[in-house]
Amino acid sequence: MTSSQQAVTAPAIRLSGLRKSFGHTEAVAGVDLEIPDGEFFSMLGPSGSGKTTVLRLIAGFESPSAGTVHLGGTDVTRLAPFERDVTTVFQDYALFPHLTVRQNIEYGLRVRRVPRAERADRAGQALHQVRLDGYQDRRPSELSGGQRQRVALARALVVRPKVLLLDEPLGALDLKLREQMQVELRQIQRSVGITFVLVTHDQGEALALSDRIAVFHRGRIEQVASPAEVYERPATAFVASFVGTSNLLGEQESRRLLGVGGTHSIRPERILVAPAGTTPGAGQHAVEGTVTERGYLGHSTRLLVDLDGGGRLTVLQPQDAAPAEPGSRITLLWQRTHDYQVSPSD
Ligand SMILES: Nc1ncnc2c1ncn2[C@@H]1O[C@H](COP(=O)(O)OP(=O)(O)OP(=O)(O)O)[C@@H](O)[C@H]1O
Repeated sequence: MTSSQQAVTAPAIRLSGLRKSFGHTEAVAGVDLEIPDGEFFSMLGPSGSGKTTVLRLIAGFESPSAGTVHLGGTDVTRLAPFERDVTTVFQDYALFPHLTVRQNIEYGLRVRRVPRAERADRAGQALHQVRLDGYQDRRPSELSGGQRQRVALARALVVRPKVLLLDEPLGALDLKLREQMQVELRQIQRSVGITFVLVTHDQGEALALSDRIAVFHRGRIEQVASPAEVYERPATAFVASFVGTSNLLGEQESRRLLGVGGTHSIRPERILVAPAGTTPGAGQHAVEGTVTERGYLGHSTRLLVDLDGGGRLTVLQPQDAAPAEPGSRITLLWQRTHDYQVSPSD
């Protein structure tokens, strides 16, 4: 293959057999991953699962104990961060407090010795991309949290990297602003068209923003798939419980309730509540039980139901469903296609 063909067909990022140990801690325990050009990709997982370390390995802030990092088909494993065509946006923004917004944005271009006129031009464009026209002469202390985050984004975009790495970029923002910035982040990614890789421990954020998600657990990826697939078809018990809420049925419960072995996941909103003694329709499972708790969640009601013969299921009922009071006897029904077999996680 020629180098120009390679540039066309190679993924933006390819990680092969990637490992990283810090002393006795294996932070990254064998990661293989390909991220195509132009994708909004999220690395999701609990604290300590290794996602930040993978991001730092892509950026070049860490070097792997084993494995390789390819960017656009080129092996960059041994290259320094400034030799890689990526930029990183950190949670704490890392803006220079004594520089104006425009000087902050131009900083990366100055370092790269871009001429003054072009610098001004590109900084203006980047400000426009993040909807901060008119703010160029302010200092970071004169901006809100969301505006500072947008300056940090503009500063990263202005150098026109192939890949933008985002390390919990919205972590410092309150919930409302965070949701607003999620929408903006997605819009900015669409308009610039480059690959975004977002590290987050917030499953709602990963589901709402991403083309695809990698779910990390103990230094490994348990599943890489679209948000809908990760939610509807979790590959492992860990993914089922970390992304959204799930009822997990172990081997014995699966045998008793479903008549098959293995571990199964059922989403609480897939379970219907019917009067006690209801016979299941075609393709449905039915179990009898007693409501033990009922909690109002605004958009829905959560029921905890103790099953006859042992075990408990969580059910989410829409607000317009007939109320089921604690102590009442009910039948729970769900389509057989909605109990989904998952691999057990350690
Ligand atoms: N520089 C370091 N020195 C020693 N141990 C480290 C270092 N960086 C990370 N670790 C360890 O590696 C593991 C993975 O850390 P990492 O930061 O990648 O996880 P994470 O999923 O990003 O978590 P968080 O969301 O809390 O940042 C953790 O056990 C962490 O303590």
